[in-house]
Amino acid sequence: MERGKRIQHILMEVAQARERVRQQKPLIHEITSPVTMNDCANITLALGASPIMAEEIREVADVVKQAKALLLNMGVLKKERLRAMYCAAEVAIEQHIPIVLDPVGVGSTLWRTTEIRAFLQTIPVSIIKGNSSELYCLLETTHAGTKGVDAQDEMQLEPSFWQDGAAYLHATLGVTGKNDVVADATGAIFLQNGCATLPYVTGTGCMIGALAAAYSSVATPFIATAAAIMSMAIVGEQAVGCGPGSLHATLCDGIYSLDKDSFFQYGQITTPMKV
Ligand SMILES: Nc1ncnc2c1ncn2[C@@H]1O[C@H](COP(=O)(O)OP(=O)(O)OP(=O)(O)O)[C@@H](O)[C@H]1O
Ligand SMILES: Cc1ncsc1CCO
Repeated sequence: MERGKRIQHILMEVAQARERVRQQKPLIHEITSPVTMNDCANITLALGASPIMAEEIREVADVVKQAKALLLNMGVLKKERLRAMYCAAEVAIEQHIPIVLDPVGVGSTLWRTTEIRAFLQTIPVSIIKGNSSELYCLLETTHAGTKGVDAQDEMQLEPSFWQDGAAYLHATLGVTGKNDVVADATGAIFLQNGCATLPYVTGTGCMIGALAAAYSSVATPFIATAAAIMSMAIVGEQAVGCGPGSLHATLCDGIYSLDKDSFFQYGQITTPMKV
């Protein structure tokens, strides 16, 4: 498809996904870190979906059976929660519902890196959403490279690197940072919205994961990932001038008000000349 037409087509599908979430109010099962559990629940509600947070191993299977998508956020990872994630993921696979993985902080310690890599070798996920340091770590062989949970200096990697990475991991990748990228095995796009204050609010990436899970219940993994990143980045851009505290609240208000026209009006997508 010609590049301009492809971008219009993506914007149209993203806009449709936004409408569908409002109409269908899908139930989304989210297992997240305690740092951002409340943020993920609220942003899911603001989008128009319905979150349920459950991580007790004796009930996760029953919760997944009712859900339309599963979010697994590996922040503050611990053994018990990881066991619950395996259990939830196995049921999600049986139920044919999409799994979104947020490998928070992968690369920061050997234990976390080993566990997250092992998880990905066992569980097929639809979407992996992470900052550029986290996703780079999943595609290299050493575990060093991520400091804490935030992206390090912006990585200028070719889109073909992420496209090959998506093929290798058998998932759509949502790579966030100053320049956001969405890639699957067939291609990659750049998303150019955002604001420099977003990294000063913890959990903006985690909330993108929650949005991706909600969108994935009504759209393809590629469109769901693009919709999630664009939603957060457009709303962040419109909140320019806010400090971190007011930005946090404004993001939730912005997602609530975001409608299909916002994507056509403000969405900045580019496609590489050659992937
Ligand atoms: N320097 C920047 N300029 C503009 N937008 C940015 C910048 N850095 C990040 N963003 C935006 O912030 C959002 C979150 O991305 P980021 O990579 O900071 O997530 P994260 O590190 O996973 O967050 P967290 O771990 O706190 O949940 C994205 O929408 C991205 O576009
Ligand atoms: C700060 C922090 N530490 C573990 S998870 C988390 C939230 C951002 O991912």
